[in-house]
Amino acid sequence: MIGTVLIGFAFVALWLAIRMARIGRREKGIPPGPPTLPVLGNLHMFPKEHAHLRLSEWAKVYGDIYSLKLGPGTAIIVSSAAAVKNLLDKHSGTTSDRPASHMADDIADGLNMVMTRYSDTWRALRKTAHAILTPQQTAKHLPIQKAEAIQLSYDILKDPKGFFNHIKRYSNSVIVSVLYGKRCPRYESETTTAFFHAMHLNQQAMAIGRYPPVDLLPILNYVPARWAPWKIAAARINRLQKKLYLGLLAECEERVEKGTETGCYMEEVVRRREEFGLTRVMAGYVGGVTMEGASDTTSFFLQSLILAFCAFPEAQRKAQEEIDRVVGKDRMPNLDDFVDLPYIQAVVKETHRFRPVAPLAVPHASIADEEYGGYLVPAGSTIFVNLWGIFHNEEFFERPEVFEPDRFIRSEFGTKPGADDSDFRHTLPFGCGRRICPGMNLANNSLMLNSMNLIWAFNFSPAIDAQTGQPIPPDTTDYLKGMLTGPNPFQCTITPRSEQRAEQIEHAFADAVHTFLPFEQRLDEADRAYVKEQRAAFA
Ligand code: HEM
Repeated sequence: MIGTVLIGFAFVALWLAIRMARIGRREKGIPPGPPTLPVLGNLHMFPKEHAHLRLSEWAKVYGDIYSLKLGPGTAIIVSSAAAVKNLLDKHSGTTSDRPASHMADDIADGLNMVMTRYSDTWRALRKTAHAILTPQQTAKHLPIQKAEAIQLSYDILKDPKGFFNHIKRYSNSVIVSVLYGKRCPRYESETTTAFFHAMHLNQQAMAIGRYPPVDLLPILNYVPARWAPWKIAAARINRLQKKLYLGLLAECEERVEKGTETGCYMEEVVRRREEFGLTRVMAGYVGGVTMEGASDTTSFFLQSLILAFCAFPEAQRKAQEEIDRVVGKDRMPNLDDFVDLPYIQAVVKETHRFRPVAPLAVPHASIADEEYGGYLVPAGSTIFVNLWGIFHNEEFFERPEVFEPDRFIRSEFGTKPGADDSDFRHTLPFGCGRRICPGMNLANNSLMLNSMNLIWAFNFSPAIDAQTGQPIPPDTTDYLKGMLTGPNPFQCTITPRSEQRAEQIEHAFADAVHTFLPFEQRLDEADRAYVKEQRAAFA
């Protein structure tokens, strides 16, 4: 009897050992990739920081589609426009899921549209975002976007050293204004501070390696909250987000009820909440997550543009020459000018290429087996869209580490002669398939308006070392860690291009007051005092 039990145990142990040994091993038919270790697969080598750089190095070895085994799971890395088109755009019905993220779900009750699985909840959130972010709806908000862009130039004129935070304020105030009908006139405004605080904690909590990998070891979910620091962090961020997002929603609800609407996006969401199939908390998160999606992205782009101008003065010179020729010095640029500024259009495209804000987009996941390039992409794979690898591939882009807008003058997608660019599209920096960025119309208006204003108004050059008197060479590789990335704060010399241009910015800012006023009805005391003092200067 004992012998039979022992033999039984031996068989079970052997079976378990065989199963364990298979974990981490690359299955037959899936794309190639770096050698694996038992159980871990490639987990031990997955980069914790700036993952796009290492993933792009591996793309040179293993091709435009390769795999990494992350324990029992599979990650597929897609590094060509052709693979994005064929796997993610054309088959978006099966490749638009997101990988499971317990942390994201705990933080936002599973209601963060960016991270939500491909589900009815996501569909309801996404449908709402689509309805409010159409080109027509977005056009309605141009006046406040334009006025905020003028304030950005004004803020930089008055305080060039603080340009980094002025840009952050701009991007946050635009989205808070269009969503909630209330602006943030200074970086220290309560909404801006509360928002960036919660966002910063969120980014920290989501960083790879910060907390134990609950998604790989779901058993960790059973650890009681008092011994699980990740649960404590998630609960704290959840409280902060709800306070902010539902508080801002409540202001819109009140206006809708009293008939004192401002015409902002979230008032429409309040009115049509049932039609969109949203609970009140879902409506709060539509607004909050749209604010998250809009704030860092826009500011990272503009900060990268300034850094590129410091490092590549020839591009700046050509852009200034063009805007002087087309717009002249007697007025600030308008959105309508953009179509007549091919070099500045190329500057915007080159900034997206040179330093994509989301170098790996946001990871997708597959819900059914797919096939690409003769390889199997198994259901349940995480799919990394390697935008960095696509835009820095030397087979397509000459000297990819050089900021050279002219490449987009020479060819539509900036690719080198002979390269087949038939699978490229200009919206690639905004992702793909059904998950493509729903905010790109609003984003594009911000990028166009501010690129033109900054080029028209200022000279950007490297900061001068106070001790040596020499320029400090800009470091175009010193970037933040994270899914979204922009330059770490850097010093830069910013001067107005002429006294006349400085005066025009002041006049434009004074004129913008009429556009600002409807968005300043609910400012708190401190913001009111700030605005009053700021305007006293030109009263
Ligand atoms: C420079 C500006 C921007 C860039 C480069 C950018 C880029 C991206 C990328 C790459 C994605 C992931 C797409 C994918 O998974 O394939 C994304 C998603 C998203 N973006 Fe943007 N974005 C920008 C601005 C904005 C703005 C202004 C908003 C809001 C008004 C916004 C809201 C969102 C949302 C809500 C998602 C999640 C969509 C979903 O998962 O269904 N983004 N964005």
